[in-house]
Amino acid sequence: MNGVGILWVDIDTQHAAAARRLIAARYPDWRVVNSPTPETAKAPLASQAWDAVVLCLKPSDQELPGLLELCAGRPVLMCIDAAQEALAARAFRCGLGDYVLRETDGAAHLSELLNRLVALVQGAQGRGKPVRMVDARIWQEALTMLQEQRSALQATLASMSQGIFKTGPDGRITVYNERVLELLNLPESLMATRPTLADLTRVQAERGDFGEGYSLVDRRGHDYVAQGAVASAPALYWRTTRDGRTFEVRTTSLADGSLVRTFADVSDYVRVENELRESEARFRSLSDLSSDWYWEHDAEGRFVQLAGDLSVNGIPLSDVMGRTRWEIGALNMTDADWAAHRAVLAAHQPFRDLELQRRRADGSMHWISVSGVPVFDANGALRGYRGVGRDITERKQVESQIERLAFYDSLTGLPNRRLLVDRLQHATAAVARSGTQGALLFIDLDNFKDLNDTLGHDTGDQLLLQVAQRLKGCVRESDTVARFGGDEFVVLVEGLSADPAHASAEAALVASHITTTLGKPYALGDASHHSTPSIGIALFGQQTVSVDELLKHADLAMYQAKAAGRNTQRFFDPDMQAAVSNRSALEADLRRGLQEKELVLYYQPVVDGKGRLQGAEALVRWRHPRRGMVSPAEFIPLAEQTGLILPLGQWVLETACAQLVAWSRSSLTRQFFLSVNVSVRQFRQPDFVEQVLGVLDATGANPERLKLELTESLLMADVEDVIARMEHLRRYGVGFSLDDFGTGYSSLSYLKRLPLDQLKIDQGFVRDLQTDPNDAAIVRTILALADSLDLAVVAEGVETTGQLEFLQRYGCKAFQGYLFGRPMPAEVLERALRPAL
Ligand SMILES: Nc1nc2c(ncn2[C@@H]2O[C@H](COP(=O)(O)O[C@H]3[C@@H](O)[C@H](n4cnc5c(=O)[nH]c(N)nc54)O[C@@H]3COP(=O)(O)O)[C@@H](O)[C@H]2O)c(=O)[nH]1
Repeated sequence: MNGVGILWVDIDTQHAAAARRLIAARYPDWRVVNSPTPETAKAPLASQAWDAVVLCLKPSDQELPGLLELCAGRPVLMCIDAAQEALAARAFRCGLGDYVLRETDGAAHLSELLNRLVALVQGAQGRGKPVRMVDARIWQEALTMLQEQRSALQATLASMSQGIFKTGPDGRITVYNERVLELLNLPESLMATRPTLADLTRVQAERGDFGEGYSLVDRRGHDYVAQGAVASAPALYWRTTRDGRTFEVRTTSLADGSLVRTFADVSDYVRVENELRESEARFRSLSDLSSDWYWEHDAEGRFVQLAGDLSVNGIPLSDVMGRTRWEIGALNMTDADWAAHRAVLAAHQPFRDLELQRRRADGSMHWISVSGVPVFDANGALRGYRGVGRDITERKQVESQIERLAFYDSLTGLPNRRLLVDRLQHATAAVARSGTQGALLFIDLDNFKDLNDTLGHDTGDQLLLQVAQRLKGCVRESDTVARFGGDEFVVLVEGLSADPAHASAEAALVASHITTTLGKPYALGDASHHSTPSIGIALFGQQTVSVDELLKHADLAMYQAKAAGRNTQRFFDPDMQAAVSNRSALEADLRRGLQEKELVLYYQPVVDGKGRLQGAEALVRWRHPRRGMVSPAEFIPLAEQTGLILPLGQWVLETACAQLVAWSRSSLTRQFFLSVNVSVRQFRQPDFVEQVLGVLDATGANPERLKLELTESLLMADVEDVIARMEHLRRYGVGFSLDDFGTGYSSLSYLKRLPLDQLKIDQGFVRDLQTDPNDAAIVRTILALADSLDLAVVAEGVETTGQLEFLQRYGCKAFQGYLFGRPMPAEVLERALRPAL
């Protein structure tokens, strides 16, 4: 290549001189003209032919087109800084010339520059690769495109959340974004030096970015980083910064030996993943430890996932997966229940504590409780449900046990008061709606207390159990039989006729059936027992009566049945209410009267056939401050029901004994006996014997002058105990008289064994003995019986001489009645007797 002319435009005179020296050494015949600036180059360019122009300048993007225009289509070789490479390389690769990168220090690149210059000149001269001459217009277009692409690239890089850099084939970083500087905490100045990956790694290692022993780089990237990033990079590794952030480092190697590396801050992802892992671990350990299980079903309700302890279910997994809950079924769920549950699912609502009862494969029953929440996908569409299940069999058993205890009587298993009240509330509402009527039957067993007290609670319980069974058999399945406690039962009958009269008849029929059924003998152990019920009936229908009132009405009616002689039934009527109100007022009044010492004892004479006084019966009276003298017929039954008979009886006994002592002081009255009435309740007191003996002891009364009058009802139960007590007192001289004889139930075999002194013929037989042959026959029989048993007889209620003569004719020797004297105060009795004596 001879006579080649080169125009060398170079602002750096030393660089230009070095180039000249190199060219002179290799191509001594080349003509090289230096021009320090584009301005000074204009003249030689315009006036001379040049084989090539070398531009060693740092033109701005805007200056370049003008500069190339100046070259006027001559081959151009640019020697440029690396920072301008992107611009120049793009343009020159379009065939517009060539370029070399200039070393920042030194002139090592000049040799390469000269090689390329030779190639360029040869190409231009037709020897070698053809070189298109630089055309300013094409250059401008390329430049514009290049600038647009560069702007787009810069915008893209700037907007990336990832950090990115790219190396050239020489391993130096040529492209990077702000984000990578931020993530790796690298200064811009470092990047300006076009560092290699090894340079960057060294800087970071020196700062301790990779941790002790590169511990902050995961095993995939560990060796690569530890060896200074000189080997080929793994495609992916993670590293952690000292402040705890995690980067995902991805490297893509390109064909020309360059590579692209991205840095993504995955700290949030790692944190969430860790939390998720921890939460899953927690969930796993909880579900492993607990008896609960986890489930998922799809949008159609088909089970797709089950985990945890499913053993309690007792249903094989294969029977569950792919099926819906309602296909599996539950014993406690009706079609309506399932429809309600499916409506909740269709509305995408959460549900809690859906309780299902199922039968296990082994036949045992179990309960589960299920709760669930809907699961949606990113678009808000239902993916299905997930939730937990729990075995609640034990809880259900406890609940039903509690319910049994709370609502059922533990002895008979019948509903108790609480449950009856609840059912009664429903019943009153139901009859009001339907226009029908209902009835409440309050049932009390007659003399149950006596049985209980005498034969013991176990026997009492046996009777109650049998009564409960019989009652259930007396009513329909839909009616309710409840036990109210003690010997009280209540039957609730619904669906009676709308017509009150008809409804009453229906209720009466039920009551009669109950009376008959309960009146049949009971087998209690070896013995046969007889019991009767007293039944109070209250009807309910359209009138608004509260449940409490209804119960009170039936209770009152039951008391009426008792008062009417027991073993019978009574309907409630409003007059009863008034009677009861009076009764409770009387009770309070009597309690007060006892305290205020308003009670007094009267004495009714008992005489022999010649009218001579033998003794008297003590009869209590109540000297009421407002009502005057109140008859015991009015308050004794009340005192018996309320228990007031106990203090009252004690007072009577004490007063009577005191009277005996008083009479003992006079020869006129010393031989008198005194009869004292003793109620069943009083006699049944466990310490009755001790009480009597205590009073005798305290007063000093002669026991042989004291006669205790007992009634036949005492003999209905535990006669052995009665006999024992009587014999005990008799050993002290106390006498016994059987009052109202003939009116009750007296077994002759017992009568024979009782340590009695006398029988008292009830005044009911005496009253009509002259007109009623039956009564006359009874009186005669009693007298004959007493004679055969060697018992004395006192006839009560003798009002006429006719009665007296009849009684005397058949052997009666003692008499009591208005014919001889009414009950009177002791002093009146004594005064009245004095003239006769
Ligand atoms: N447990 C106790 N009971 C007692 C006591 N005091 C009385 N009573 C009982 O009260 C009932 C009524 O007694 P009362 O009104 O005193 O009537 C007695 C007599 O007054 C009456 N009587 C006597 N003679 C005649 C007569 O000729 N005609 C007539 N119409 N009535 C007459 O009979 C009653 C005596 O009854 P009884 O006791 O059965 O002998 C009564 O049941 C009393 O028992 C007490 O302290 N404790």
